[in-house]
Amino acid sequence: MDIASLVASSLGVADITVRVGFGLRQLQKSFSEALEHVDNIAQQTRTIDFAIRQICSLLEQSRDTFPASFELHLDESTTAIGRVVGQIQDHTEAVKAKAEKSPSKGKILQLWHADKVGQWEKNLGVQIQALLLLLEVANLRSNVERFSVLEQASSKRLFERASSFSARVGSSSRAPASGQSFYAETKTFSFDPDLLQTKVYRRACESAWRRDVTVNGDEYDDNCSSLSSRASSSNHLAVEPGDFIHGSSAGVREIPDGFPYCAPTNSTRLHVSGSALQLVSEISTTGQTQATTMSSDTYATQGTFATTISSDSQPAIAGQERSSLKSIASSGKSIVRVVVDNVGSDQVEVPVCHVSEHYRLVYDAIPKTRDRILAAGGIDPAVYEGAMAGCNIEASGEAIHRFPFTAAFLGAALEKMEECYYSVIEVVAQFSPPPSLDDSPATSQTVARPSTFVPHIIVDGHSALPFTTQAQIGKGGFSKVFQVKIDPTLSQSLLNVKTTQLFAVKKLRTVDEKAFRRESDILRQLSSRSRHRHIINLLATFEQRQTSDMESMYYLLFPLAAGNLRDLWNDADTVTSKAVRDSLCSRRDYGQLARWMFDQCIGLADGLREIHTVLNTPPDSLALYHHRPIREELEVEQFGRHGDIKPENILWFRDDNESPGRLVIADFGLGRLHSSISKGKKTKGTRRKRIACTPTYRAPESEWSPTGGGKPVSRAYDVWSLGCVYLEFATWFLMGSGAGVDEFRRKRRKHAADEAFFTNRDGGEVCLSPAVQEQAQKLRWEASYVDSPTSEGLHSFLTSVGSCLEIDAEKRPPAGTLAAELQKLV
Ligand SMILES: Nc1ncnc2c1ncn2[C@@H]1O[C@H](COP(=O)(O)OP(=O)(O)OP(=O)(O)O)[C@@H](O)[C@H]1O
Repeated sequence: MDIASLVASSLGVADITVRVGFGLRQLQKSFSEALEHVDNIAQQTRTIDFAIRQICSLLEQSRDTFPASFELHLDESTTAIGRVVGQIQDHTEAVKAKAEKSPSKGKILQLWHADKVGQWEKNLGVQIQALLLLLEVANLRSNVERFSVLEQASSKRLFERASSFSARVGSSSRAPASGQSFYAETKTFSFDPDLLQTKVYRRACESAWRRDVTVNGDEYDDNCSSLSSRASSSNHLAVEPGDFIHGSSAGVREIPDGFPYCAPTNSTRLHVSGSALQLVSEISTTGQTQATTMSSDTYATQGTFATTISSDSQPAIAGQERSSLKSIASSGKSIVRVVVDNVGSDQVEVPVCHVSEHYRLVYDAIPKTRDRILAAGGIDPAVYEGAMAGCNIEASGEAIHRFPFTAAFLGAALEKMEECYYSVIEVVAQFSPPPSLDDSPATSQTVARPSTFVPHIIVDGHSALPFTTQAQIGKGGFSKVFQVKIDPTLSQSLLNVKTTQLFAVKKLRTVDEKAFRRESDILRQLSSRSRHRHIINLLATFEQRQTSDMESMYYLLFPLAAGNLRDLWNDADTVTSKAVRDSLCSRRDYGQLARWMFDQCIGLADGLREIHTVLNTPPDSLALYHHRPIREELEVEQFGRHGDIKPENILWFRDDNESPGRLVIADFGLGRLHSSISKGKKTKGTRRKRIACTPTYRAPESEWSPTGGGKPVSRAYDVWSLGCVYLEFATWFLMGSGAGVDEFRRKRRKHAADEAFFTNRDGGEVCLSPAVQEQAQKLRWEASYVDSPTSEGLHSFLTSVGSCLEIDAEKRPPAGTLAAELQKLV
């Protein structure tokens, strides 16, 4: 790679952007996506820093021979720089495109980003210079000559600047021991107050803080001297009871949230007393010293703390797997950084580098580590009620495999470290308050859940998916559904289900990530609230990266249903259990079956209410899950909706053999972003043009409005579709499948080719299909032959169905009102 051209292209980026730097922190929230971009870039630069460190330390270690890995590291750095430059360019382009889309915010956005990009370029420039110097050094004939250049004051200054840059953007590498390399001699903390808001920068600050404390602590502050000796011994936490750690920073005025990313004041101390951690910030104003103390309680519930655990022991390697791990370790990529973003619910994917094939090894010990983290934070693991939220395991700033974090992960990573596969594990843990049960909207259909974890598992093209397919059980326009058995590791450690259990996997036909997110996001959002008995439960998602291109195949894992509502209507005779067959097929006990039908209809309406009340704002967990949230799409509408309610998308679960089972709303493929889809755009990767929804159950406003033209899909649209399903349900109940449901469909076809429940009069006006009016009358007549009180219940039910099938969308009841109305039936 031609460094000079990289420098040139990096400077070229500078010209594109206008640089005006001023405080726009209040816009921080709305621009969080952009920050993610910056964070991604920051991740890359750690590779450069790592390589430079390695080179320096290799040169120190072998003064007489030219280390073979020198060139490798140089290559790595060069590639990383190229990647960063590319990312900055992509980033700038993306910002420009966004600014064009939203002219009002655009200018500010562009300026703000220009400022950020400017900072990156400046820092990157230093890295490039450092690397150029190293390239020069590499070309010298002997190490004696090389050292004469490296020892020059100007070289040292350059590396010091690169080093301070590394403190700004973070490093996952272990710093060489004090005195081993000038590169490690960072003595002060200096934090950029603006950048301090970004996740990676905060981590970086924390990392820098920790490095100084653990490696150069004795040079830094008298009180730290005891630390440095302890920190270098294996598996030792950086801080111990009685320790004081001092940091200083100029020009930062306020205390940001989340220790230890603090150090905004002239002096910040971490005091460890007994088993409690205490942050003391001293703010010096007009000669007076003001002390702000964060108590260990605050710390335990909201704070963050960090530990560095390092192992210098030699590995005891056995077996092929271990030796392959060892070779990973010796390849210079053995440093793994473990970041626990939250000790909350088991929530977020875990990126792992270079350990993808070994994830089983790393699965089992999470509780141990969780306890260890909690104990280090002065919290009794036995009484702490918060769950673990997230974890990243990274090596060299790169992530090729992601795992959902369960406590097992961290623990096993620690074990690996003890076996010396990883030489350093840095742990940053943040504690969230234990979940309050009062927060969850408890309805009869929801159950409180301590954990809302929906893992997203990425496997590369070479690796097998963690399930074995048994048979195809369903097919939709956009997917195939298979019955599967899942890998025992996954079922035990991750999903907490029986290994013998069967599941359904929905394989999307599309490779479009947005289509995947459209379906999984709304399900994740629903999961993060409460688990509804009548909404499908997403257990996990899988992404299989193709080796040939950048695309992925997507899979969604669900509990296995007995069939869908249409199957239930058609195939009730095939149901094996006598009790179910009696109630479903011969319909001898109308009262019992009617009660079941009403219960299910109430549940479905309540499920729809739940979907409709999901705000289109991703929870924090989603923000963590997605590196790049699809903001444009999230702005489309404020509330969630389904968009394709029909019998095929209502699944039938037989919870036990005695009851007819439970109906559950599924298939959120058209959920939430429906209005953008209904414009009929062909999205990348889809094989056929997506239609708005199944035509039969579509609401009249989809093709008509008083002002002409189709209205966007609203929540009332779903209520119409549900009304159609209810009417068919009542038809099946009173008249059976063939003579009832099928006949009703044939009659609708006479008025609308797509068997819709509405039709167009000659004048073009939309009205209820005459077949529907006739069917409603017929059902009332049939219902009057049923024993009381079922008969009255059925009449009331048909009245509620009528309210759903109002042509005017505004007259239809909201799903919650409908559920409450139906509740009166039972
Ligand atoms: N969890 C499950 N258990 C059993 N069968 C299922 C499950 N999920 C889906 N199916 C079956 O697969 C069929 C297709 O699934 P789904 O409707 O989710 O796919 P789709 O491609 O989104 O379909 P559509 O064309 O309606 O958009 C369902 O009608 C159902 O019969």
